[in-house]
Amino acid sequence: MVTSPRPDIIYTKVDEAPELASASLLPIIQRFAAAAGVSVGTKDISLAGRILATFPDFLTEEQRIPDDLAELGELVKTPDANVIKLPNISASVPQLVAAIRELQAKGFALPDYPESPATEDEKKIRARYDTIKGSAVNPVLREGNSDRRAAKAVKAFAQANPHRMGVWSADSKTRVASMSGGDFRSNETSATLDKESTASIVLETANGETVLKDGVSYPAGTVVDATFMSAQALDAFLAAEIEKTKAEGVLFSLHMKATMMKVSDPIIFGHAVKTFLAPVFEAHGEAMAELGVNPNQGLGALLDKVSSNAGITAAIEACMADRPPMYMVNSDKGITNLHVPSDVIIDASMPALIRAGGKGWGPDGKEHDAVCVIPDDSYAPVYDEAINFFKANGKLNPATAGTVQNLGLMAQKAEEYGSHPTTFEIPEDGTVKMVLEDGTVLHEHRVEQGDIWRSASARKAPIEDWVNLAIERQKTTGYRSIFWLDETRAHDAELIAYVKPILDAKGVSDKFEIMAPRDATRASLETITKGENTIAITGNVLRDYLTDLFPILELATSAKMLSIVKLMQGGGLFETGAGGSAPKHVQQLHEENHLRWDSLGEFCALGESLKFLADAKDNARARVLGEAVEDATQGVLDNGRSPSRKVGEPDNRDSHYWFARYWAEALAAQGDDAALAEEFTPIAAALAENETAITNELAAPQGDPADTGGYYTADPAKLASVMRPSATLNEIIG
Ligand SMILES: NC(=O)C1=CN([C@@H]2O[C@H](COP(=O)(O)OP(=O)(O)OC[C@H]3O[C@@H](n4cnc5c(N)ncnc54)[C@H](OP(=O)(O)O)[C@@H]3O)[C@@H](O)[C@H]2O)C=CC1
Ligand SMILES: O=C(O)CCC(=O)C(=O)O
Ligand SMILES: [Mg+2]
Repeated sequence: MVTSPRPDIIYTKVDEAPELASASLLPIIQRFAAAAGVSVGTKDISLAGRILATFPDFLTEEQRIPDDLAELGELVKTPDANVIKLPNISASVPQLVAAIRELQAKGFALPDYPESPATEDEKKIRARYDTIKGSAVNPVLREGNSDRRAAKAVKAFAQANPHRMGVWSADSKTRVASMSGGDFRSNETSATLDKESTASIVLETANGETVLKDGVSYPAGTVVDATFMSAQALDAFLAAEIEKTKAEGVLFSLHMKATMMKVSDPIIFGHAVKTFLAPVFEAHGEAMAELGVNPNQGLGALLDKVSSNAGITAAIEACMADRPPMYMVNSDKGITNLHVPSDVIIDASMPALIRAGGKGWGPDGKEHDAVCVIPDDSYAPVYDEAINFFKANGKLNPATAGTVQNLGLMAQKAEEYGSHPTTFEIPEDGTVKMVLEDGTVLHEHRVEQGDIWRSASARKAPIEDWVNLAIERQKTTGYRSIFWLDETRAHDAELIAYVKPILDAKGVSDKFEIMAPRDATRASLETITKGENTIAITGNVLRDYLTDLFPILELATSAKMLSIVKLMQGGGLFETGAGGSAPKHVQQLHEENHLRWDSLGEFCALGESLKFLADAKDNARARVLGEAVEDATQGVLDNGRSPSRKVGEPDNRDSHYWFARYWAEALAAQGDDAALAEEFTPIAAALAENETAITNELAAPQGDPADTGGYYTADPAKLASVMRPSATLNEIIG
């Protein structure tokens, strides 16, 4: 067998809008890179690809595909990694089930997703599917800490062309509601291990001891936390907030991260569904269970399951009529906040609401104030404080606002985002103990049935790397630098015990502040309001939340962010933007053949990846290509070539034409590499001469429905015909 050498750069195959965009952009990238002898290959980390790679035994020989994620997971632990990572779906159960159905309909004999596995076989299949569920890709690839910021050109562009911001009024009724006790924040205990150890997690009850998890192992210096959310406290809180929301006459909304927190958050979401429909569950609970209802999968799946039972559907209608109106995902289609656990994802949803002046869409298709329920109080204060700030000071002005950069502790499954293997819904009242190999009981909690107990950890090497990255960034920029750590929270206190000595040892303690998330939010908003800049040095969850929140306020979207993961073994992972895969954009393309996805994140990542290749492999031509990418990106911004949101106006494909043109022009104009200049001079000329033909050909198909041959997996020929409709451009690109 001949194995081809690994490509210089790996570009990931993903899902939804970014994958549609890749069908148009990647051929351009591959053509331009090839001219400089740089190879760009692909690896499939899409949801559909992950499913097929996990079930080879159900597929024919021809249908089988390799496990690209496993391969990439190894690659990122080597200095050779140079990966451009686009956003991919982190699937909730309804999305996973839909993807399986689509693949089955295409002739892949995959097993159904066993919703309530009974036999051993079903349990095994369920366990295999569960490895694909939720955020199954990012934690595998993120072997480094996170550096997210707006490139200078991008920030300057946003200041010169400020986007529309919703108006905040001082009497807005919008507010954040979170628990005042019984939540993860208040039950947390934390300890730093002085030596390496394995640990087991056991539940002791009146009926004996159950091992929940055995053999977890931690290197010396790991910060290990444990905590739980009380189910009773959660239900009481949700019931009270539903009543209060109704009295306040605003929308009820719930903001969770059911994708990355794939074990805990769907359960919390299920509590909200059950509490919202409490009278229905009281009257018809047994019948609903018999119909296979699982509230954790949302109201959408619930309504499907009970659709044939008129008694239950009538009870649901009556109950909903008596509840506060719900914040809607799609009011035209009647899709509520509680329909699908992954429709409303806190990092994107809260900033969108804050940017809109505290407004969400109601069932009447109009904007209203909303109560934003975020049960756990660990990070809710960030949004609460932001809302208070804008109520008091009015909306942010993107024309004059400074920027908040982020350095996030992320490597090696840091903190809550790595906690799903050690998260449990407690089956019976008792005591959970986390016991080290020498018998030490590290953590101990009294729990009740239904409580959600979890342990999270952060390792020493990533923590030290993160503090050092912060020191470097502060030195390079001189910006106000804040560690978002709360000395009164157990986990944060352990981190502070790492941070302070390192800052002291390096003699830079006076350059850094340490503040609890609420205070840091206020300080950061005050700083950027003055037009100054700040660095938010945060844990993993706030990395995620803040790199949507501030970009959405400053730049209108997090899609334009530079998002670099400095892999701890020396490689580079270049994420594109800080947002997701924009399902709404796919819907628009399918309905009216307009793709509003902005590939600026891809452009920025490509430039960084080429420059990294130049440095790592001493590849001068890669540097020329990378510098030309920066010129091209600047060209797209300066000349307003980003996609429009509206059908009939230039879209994603048009912006790629301009990117290719500016890239070719920059390569033709540069003097560092004569051969490249010579090769790209005629290409640049052809792209310019044929501008009218190309832009007309790109615009022509807009308005009619587009068929890409599938949602989770496209038909390559159909996809190419939709995304590359200009024969003239295709001919020039070759
Ligand atoms: N790195 C990753 O792999 C990530 C993956 N995800 C996954 O993405 C999916 C959707 O997540 P969701 O929370 O809805 O967030 P998204 O970021 O996908 O969408 C929120 C909104 O942001 C805007 N947006 C995002 N990216 C772009 C872009 N490139 N160009 C223009 N607008 C953009 C769109 O606004 P508008 O509709 O107004 O145009 C979009 O509807 C989920 O499956 C989630 O798990 C989420 C975050 C990161
Ligand atoms: O992995 C995911 O599910 C989402 C990741 C995310 O939101 C982020 O990194 O900003
Ligand atoms: Mg995010």
